[in-house]
Formats: sequence, structure tokens, C-alpha cells
Amino acid sequence: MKIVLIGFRATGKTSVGKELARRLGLPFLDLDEYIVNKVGKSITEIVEEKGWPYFRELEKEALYEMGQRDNLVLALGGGSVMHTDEMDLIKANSSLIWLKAQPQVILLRLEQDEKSCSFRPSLTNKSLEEEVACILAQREPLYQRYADLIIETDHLNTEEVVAKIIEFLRQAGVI
Ligand SMILES: Nc1ncnc2c1ncn2[C@@H]1O[C@H](COP(=O)(O)OP(=O)(O)O)[C@@H](O)[C@H]1O
Ligand SMILES: O=C(O)C1=C[C@@H](OP(=O)(O)O)[C@@H](O)[C@H](O)C1
Ligand SMILES: [Mg+2]
Repeated sequence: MKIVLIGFRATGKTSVGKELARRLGLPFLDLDEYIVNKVGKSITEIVEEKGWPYFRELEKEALYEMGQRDNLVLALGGGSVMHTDEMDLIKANSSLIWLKAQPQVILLRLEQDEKSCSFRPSLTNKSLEEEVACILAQREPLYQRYADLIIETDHLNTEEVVAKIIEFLRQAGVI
């Protein structure tokens, strides 16, 4: 059983993934934390030193490795869905959950999360507000393409999101 969380930055993939794994008694892996531990540098350091294309190569490689793994809950980074070959492999043997949030909610969570500084360097030269609108629009078709279940998280806390995922997995006969 492999449960994979996708969605834009700050929609709750990492927090929900940890709690879901605890509830299901499965190991949890966060793709960004995996990359950071492997390289020994924060995402912000990686991007400042070598640029976004280099981070995307590391992400693609890590995603491919996760395609080979089973029995885990996996939280991806917001941009992981751009690696379509690796995502197609993951899609073949996983339940994929798309966590959604409205742009205003994403902005608020991004600004309040202490990890934004080291895990979420700017993706564009735009203002944060413009960046969220623009990158969300680009990526939504990809999130849609891979999702088995879509959850609107604006008015739900982490436990409520986890409960919805567990209910879906039960109904689908996955657990
Ligand atoms: N459902 C939620 N309601 C309120 N805040 C949330 C929710 N999910 C996540 N957060 C908060 O948003 C921030 C980003 O969450 P995180 O799990 O790191 O998201 P992601 O991994 O998708 O970027 C954190 O500060 C987290 O506590
Ligand atoms: O949206 C993106 O391109 C990114 C999202 C981040 O992960 P979260 O979605 O967990 O914030 C992290 O992978 C990196 O900063 C790139
Ligand atoms: Mg995350």
C-alpha cells in the first residue's frame, strides 16, 4: 500500500502525511526532507547555490526512487507533479490524494509557516501573491491528472483531512 499526497505549497501534504502514516501504522517519507538529508543542505541553499533546475534533477531522482518503494505514506513537494514520467510510475501503484486550498489560504499559511524560509525559496521574480496565482494555474491540470481523491482543506484541520482520506481508503478497499 502506498499513499501519496500531492498539491501546491502549504496545502498540508507534510503535516497530513505524518498524521496519516501514524494512523495507518505505516512509515512516512517527505520527499523534500529526503532530498535535504541526502544532500546535507536546505532547499534554499541548494537553489541559491545551483538554481532551480538542479533542485528539479534531485527531485526527479528521489521521485524515481520512491516509485520503487511500497508500504509507505509519501508527501511530495508542490512541484513534483512536473516529473510526469516518474509520476506515471507512482500512479500505477499508489492512491494519490490532492490537497487543495484557495490562494488566500495558501498565502496565509506560507507567511505563517516558519519552515517557508528554508524549504520554500521564491519560484519566480513575481510578488508572492502573483507567484501563487500563476504557478497554481500552471500546475492545476497536473494535480487533476494524478488525483484519485481531491480534498478542499480551507475549512478543515489536519485531523479532519486525515479522517477524509481514511474514509476514502476504506471505501476504495485499500485498507
Ligand atoms: N488544514 C490545515 N489548516 C490549517 N493550517 C494548516 C493545515 N494544513 C497545513 N497547515 C499549516 O500550513 C503550513 C504548511 O503545511 P505543510 O504541511 O508544510 O504543507 P505542504 O507540505 O503542503 O507545503 C504549516 O504551518 C501547517 O501547520
Ligand atoms: O512548489 C514547489 O515547486 C516546491 C514546493 C516545496 O514543497 P512543499 O509543497 O511541501 O511546500 C519544495 O519542494 C520546494 O520549495 C519546491
Ligand atoms: Mg511539504
